[in-house]
Parts: sequence; structure tokens; C-alpha cells
Amino acid sequence: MCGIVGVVSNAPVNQLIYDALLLLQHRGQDAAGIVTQQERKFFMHKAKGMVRDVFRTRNMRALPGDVGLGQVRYPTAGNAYSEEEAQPFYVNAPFGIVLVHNGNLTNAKALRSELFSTDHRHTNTDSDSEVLLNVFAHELERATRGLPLQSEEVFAAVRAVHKRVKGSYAVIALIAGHGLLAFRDPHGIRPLAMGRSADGTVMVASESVALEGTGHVFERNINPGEAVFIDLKGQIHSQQCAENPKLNPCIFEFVYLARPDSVLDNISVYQARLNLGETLAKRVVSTVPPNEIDVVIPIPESSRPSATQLAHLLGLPYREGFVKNRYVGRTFIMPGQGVRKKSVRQKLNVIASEFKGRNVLLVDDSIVRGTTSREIVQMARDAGANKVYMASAAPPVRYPNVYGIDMPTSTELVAHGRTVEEVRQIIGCDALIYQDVDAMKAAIGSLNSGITGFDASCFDGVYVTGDITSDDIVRLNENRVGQDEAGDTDTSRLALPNAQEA
Ligand SMILES: O=P(O)(O)OC[C@H]1O[C@H](OP(=O)(O)OP(=O)(O)O)[C@H](O)[C@@H]1O
Ligand SMILES: NC(=O)CC[C@H](N)C(=O)O
Ligand SMILES: [Mg+2]
Repeated sequence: MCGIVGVVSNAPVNQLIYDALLLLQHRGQDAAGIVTQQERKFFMHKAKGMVRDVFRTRNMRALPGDVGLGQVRYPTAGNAYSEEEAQPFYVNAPFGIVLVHNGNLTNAKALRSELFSTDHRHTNTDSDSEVLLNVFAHELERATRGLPLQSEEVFAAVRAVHKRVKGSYAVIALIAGHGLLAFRDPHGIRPLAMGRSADGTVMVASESVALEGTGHVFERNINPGEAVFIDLKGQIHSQQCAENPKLNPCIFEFVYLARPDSVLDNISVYQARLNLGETLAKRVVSTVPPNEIDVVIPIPESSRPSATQLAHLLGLPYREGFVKNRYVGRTFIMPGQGVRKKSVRQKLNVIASEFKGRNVLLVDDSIVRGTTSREIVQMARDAGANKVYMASAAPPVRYPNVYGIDMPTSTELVAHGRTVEEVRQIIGCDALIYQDVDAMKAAIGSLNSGITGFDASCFDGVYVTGDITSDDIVRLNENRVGQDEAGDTDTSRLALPNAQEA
């Protein structure tokens, strides 16, 4: 996942986009970029790093104009180390377009060769987002055929994009001299919302927190498959551009990715995490009698709402046993297993008195590679804990994700092909309690009856786009640079229950 934002205003937008990106920083720590437009000219600055490091005062001054967009990147395709793959991406024809993308295309390789051989367009990086921009640009050219651009032609281009592009994509694009376009894939896998401020500024962003934190009132979500075009006067045009749209948002957004103060697709992320804590409490009771637990301790940061609710329901004390160094970023979205492992110790330190001689129940939102839990369990033991139980508010992560979360192979997932008991032994805890898949879906799904189903592929192996083969997963991982140093290329243990054998 990445964080994206776009703004149409009557006043300079550089600071506004910067502020919104800071509020979306948790979605991508690897690179950041902003484009603004003044009199049909684009001004861009992008680089690797966190928002506060990428933009110096001189860069901000060089971003004039009342319309623009920005992105924080967490790479899921191409090269994690490449400066060129930082977003936004730009093409000069037709009109001049810049684009930011959150998600992951599953047919980027085929599209890249199609773009070259049939559409005669050149892409210069391994980024799937550059492919997406070129497909859109080609289709916009086709729809306008040299005529002036109206919203109808923009929608025709998005309709064509939906037919050619597979995977997940929440997109914001700026068409020079015309306006800002936002659209979402036909399954609405990645979130996208729109809001407005008192002075008429319109903002589109990945999460509602970016709207609220910059003085905008949430108006609505962009629907799956829908395109919204905001012209330079702030007039909003919208159209459903997919043939069979369905709302299947990524459930991992609610488990871990999004900020708890965001509301995605009308579901409060905080409430979703409270509900997960509630259902997890029921699972804990059936494995470890509550009178054998002295204290519930969350693993900061994302597990806190679930852990508080769990402790409350079990009538157990909730204590902070780990203190987070706020200057270390999120470890899960860092590229490379070595750096992730080191970061857990740098990031979390124990308050030894909370552990000494006690039976502790540690609660995390999810166990993915097991990096965090292994370290944490050992730290709890070193601090003198008697028994160390571990509970995960999400079910075992067993399958690769192809829709924009960086878990591209099953071999790196600690629960892949292993029983809960085997995972418990690897993590080294005295009992391991996982959430149940159906209970997780019910706990979150009960908060919005309009959701027909979630993308929960990393938990259940069901890929909502219905077109993912085992070969696709191997291929998607082939060109990745800058991820885990070991293990990632071994795809021999791939097992996808609903993947078609290619
Ligand atoms: O099993 P693993 O591969 O270690 O991944 C799971 C851990 O990673 C995430 O924490 P992270 O530090 O990224 O962010 P947070 O501070 O929001 O919890 C998540 O909350 C788990 O703690
Ligand atoms: N996490 C994302 O949304 C990543 C977007 C895009 N696939 C990239 O790697 O840049
Ligand atoms: Mg965590």
C-alpha cells in the first residue's frame, strides 16, 4: 500500500499536499513526491525517504499552483532502491499527465510488452504504476482523437483501463490544463475518499485521516470502478466505468495498514480493531483459562485497540510492557528482512517490572513473517516473565498478497504450510492463539452491510479478481529488487487453494 492525495483549490496547494502526505506516512516510508500545476506547467519533486526528509524549504517553494497531487511509496513492484520509481509518474502526451497509484497490477509484465509492441509507448522503469499511466494515456489519446477533452472522454479512457488492467489500483491523475481524475479498481481493493473544505477546496485521499487532518470534511468514498473528474473550477463529474463493480476492500487495511482514526468504506478502523479484540477474547478463553493470565500487554502500535478490548472482556489488567521508540518507522513495511529484524529491537524496549514473575498475554494485530513475535517473546522471557502467551487479532497469514501488500511469496510467511503448534514452537511462546478467518470477516463486515466480501487473500488464499495463477505469483516476484535477502526466490512451496494452475 501507498498513500495518495490530490487537491483542486483556489489557493496554493503545496503545503496542503505536504500536510496530507505526513498524515499518510504510515502507508509508505520509502519515497515521497509531489506535483503541482500552474498555467499548464507541472512542477515536481520526488525522492527516496520520508516526507520530512524529501521536502526542504527550497523544494516546497518550487511547487507553485492551485492544483496538485502527491504520494508516499511502499514498493510492491520493481525496485525498492530506485529513485526513478518514486511517484508521481509523468508522460507528456496526450495533454501532459501525472499519476499516483496505490495498489499492484498483476498483469504489468504483459501490459508492458503490449504497450511497446502495439501501442508504441516506452516505459523506462520496472514500476507497474508507470505501466498503468501509459495504458491510461494511450486510452485517453484514443478517446479524444485530437478533439478537445471533456469528462466523457476521460471516462471512456477509464473504462478501457478497467478492461486492460488487472490487479488493484486506487489512482489519482492530473491532466494538464483540464483537471484531476480519481478512480478505483472494480473491486475497490484499495481505499479512496473525497472531501471538501469550507473554502471550496476538493481533496481526494487514501484515508479519511488525510482529509480531516487538513481541514476537509469527508463527503464520500470513490466507489469501486467509479471515476471522478474534478475540473479546474472545482466542478465534479463522476461515472461508473466498470461493468461489474463489487466492493471487496482489502481486510488487511483494517487489521494493520490504515490508521485507527480513519474510516474506510464507511467502517471505522478503530471499531474494526475493537471488534477483532472481542472475537479474539473468545478464542483465548478456549485455549488459556483467564485465571492463568496475570496481565494483557499489547505490542505497539497497531494492536492496541484489539488488546484493550480483549483485556476488558476477560476482566484482566491491561498494561504497557513495551515502549516504542517513536523515531523508528513501521518495521513490516521496511524492505529487507535484515533491517526489519534489527528494527524490532531498536523500536521496542521492555518495562521489565511488568513482566517479572508474571504470566503475560502478548497481543499483536498480526503475525506475518514472525520477526516481531519471535523477538518480543524472547524479550519478555529475558525480562523475567513466567509464562508468555501470544495472541494475534488476525488469523494466520498463509498466502502471498498480490494486491499491494509486500508479502509476495509464501516461503517468507511463518504460518505458511505450518500448523499453529509448529508456529508456536518457532515463535517460542507457551501458547499461541490466532483469530479465526470467518470470525475476522464477520467482526469487520458487520460494520458495513454494503460489503459483499473482503479481499482476505493472505488469510484464505482466495483472490477476488479471480484471475491469479501460481505462475503469476512467481512472475510478480521475479523482478523485485531490494526485498528480503534470503528465501524470497524459493517459490517451491507455493500452494494456492483457488489459484488456477497455469
Ligand atoms: O510478523 P512480522 O513480519 O514481524 O509482522 C507483523 C508485525 O509488523 C507490524 O508492526 P509494525 O512495526 O510494522 O507497525 P506498528 O508499529 O503499526 O505495529 C504488525 O503490527 C506486527 O507487529
Ligand atoms: N504499495 C503500493 O501501493 C505500491 C504502488 C506500486 N505498485 C509501487 O510499487 O510503487
Ligand atoms: Mg506491530
